[in-house]
Amino acid sequence: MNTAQRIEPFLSIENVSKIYPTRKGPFTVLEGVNLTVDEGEFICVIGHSGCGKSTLLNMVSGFAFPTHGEVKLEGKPITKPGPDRMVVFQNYALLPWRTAFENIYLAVHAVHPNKSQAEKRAIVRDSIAMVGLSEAADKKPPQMSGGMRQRVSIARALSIRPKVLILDEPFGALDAITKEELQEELLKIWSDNRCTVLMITHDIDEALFLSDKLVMMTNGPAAKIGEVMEIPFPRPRDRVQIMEDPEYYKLRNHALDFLYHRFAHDDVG
Ligand SMILES: Nc1ncnc2c1ncn2[C@@H]1O[C@H](COP(=O)(O)OP(=O)(O)OP(=O)(O)O)[C@@H](O)[C@H]1O
Repeated sequence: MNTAQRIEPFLSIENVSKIYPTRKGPFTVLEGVNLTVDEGEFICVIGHSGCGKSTLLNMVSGFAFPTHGEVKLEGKPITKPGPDRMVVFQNYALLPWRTAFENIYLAVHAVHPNKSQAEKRAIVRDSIAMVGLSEAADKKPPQMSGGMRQRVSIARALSIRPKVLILDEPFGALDAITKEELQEELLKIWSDNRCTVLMITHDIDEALFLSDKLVMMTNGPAAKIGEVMEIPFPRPRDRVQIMEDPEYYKLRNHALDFLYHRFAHDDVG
């Protein structure tokens, strides 16, 4: 093959296995995982609890490393966390004694220490406006609702302008209405910014509404990617419209069958 003609995928997970040493001996969480992601794609990852979804995305964020195989971004192996890959967690991970503005400012300052204070403040203001929280910029996390806290976490991640936004079950703790609002906002932010998104969810409807591809993982130990389902609905997406599409139920049933029949878990339905 002519190597000069080979085009590297934007993000690639190549034959990755992860083995944790435990007191009972080596524990293989993931085995032979392969995935390529195009720039700007929105990927959701679904699978039963404990199958290794966070472990997989931690190897993209650079908090964990494969035992075998490689994870590469733009052709370069990921060796550590970096501002090109920002993570949003379910529990927000905000400093409770700092305001929303300050929480985001600290992140911007950590990545751009040489920018002027005025520039950094402008970035923070833009990021807060992006998630519709300008009015609450001076509130501290304990004075905010869960939805507001998650908006701040998303704004903080986006303020760094990452190439890859990694979301680990970001809406899992929110009520249904707030969750739908934040899904809509996330889609808008993604279509305005076009960063690549990798998001763990337990919610098939959320994945069908948001993603271009749904990565379905088999059960652990030694979990792998069982199937990658393309989600073909045109964008911008309208929740009501896609739920009226018969294709929606075909895809939904396929994913449900994967999770609850083909790879049913002992402790779920
Ligand atoms: N540092 C570690 N040492 C040993 N085992 C670990 C370690 N981190 C995770 N595990 C185990 O690896 C498996 C996968 O964990 P992981 O958190 O990646 O799963 P998950 O699919 O994200 O789960 P959930 O949906 O419940 O968040 C679990 O059995 C977990 O106990």
